[in-house]
Amino acid sequence: MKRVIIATQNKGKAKDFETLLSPLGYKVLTLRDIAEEMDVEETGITFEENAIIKAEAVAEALQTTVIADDSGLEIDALNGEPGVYSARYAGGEKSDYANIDKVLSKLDGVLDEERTARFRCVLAVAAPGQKTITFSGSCEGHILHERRGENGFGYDPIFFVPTINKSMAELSPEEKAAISHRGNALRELKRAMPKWMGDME
Ligand SMILES: O=c1nc[nH]c2c1ncn2[C@H]1C[C@H](O)[C@@H](COP(=O)(O)OP(=O)(O)OP(=O)(O)O)O1
Ligand SMILES: [Mg+2]
Repeated sequence: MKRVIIATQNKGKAKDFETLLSPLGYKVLTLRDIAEEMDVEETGITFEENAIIKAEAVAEALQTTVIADDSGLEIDALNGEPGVYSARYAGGEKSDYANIDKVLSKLDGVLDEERTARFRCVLAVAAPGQKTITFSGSCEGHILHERRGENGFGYDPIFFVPTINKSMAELSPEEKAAISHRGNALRELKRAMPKWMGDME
């Protein structure tokens, strides 16, 4: 089986990549499988910078090709917050639960039509001694007033997808893969690298 290394510690992302890549015959390996101690500091101020930082550090350490994902939620009424700070928005240890609570309280009193938001994802492909390349994807929606659905991870329970009329956490893994920022970025990657991901939908 073909293998692809995703330079992430995030279990939710890993599942998303498995849904996207296993139908194409790829086994997904993450840092949790092969280099659990690696935690790269995200010092960039854009998704692109952070994706490149993570991909290059891990490609160098493992001396092989890897894909890194930097992603997050941009909320218009909060001037694009939490953005690149999505993972640690509430401060302290990373907590999806606390992050959602912070978003909901900051949006308290903000009307439905002003709760527009999008998920963004930048993927960086790095290989030792080669120029790193990036691909991006987004997914438009708005922020609900309370959590809805049990699937997914991160901000999925409060992100409403108008085209499907469900929250991201109410979608099956396959439904999410078909419309998500991560799916869209990976489809861009496939278009640019058809040999590597030749049979990807
Ligand atoms: O599909 C998604 N559904 C819901 N939430 C999402 C999604 N995609 C990103 N997010 C949120 C989660 C986290 O708060 C942040 C990513 O932060 P980000 O630094 O890229 O990932 P991370 O630190 O969890 O793992 P890692 O850096 O090891 O890949 O955006
Ligand atoms: Mg991170």
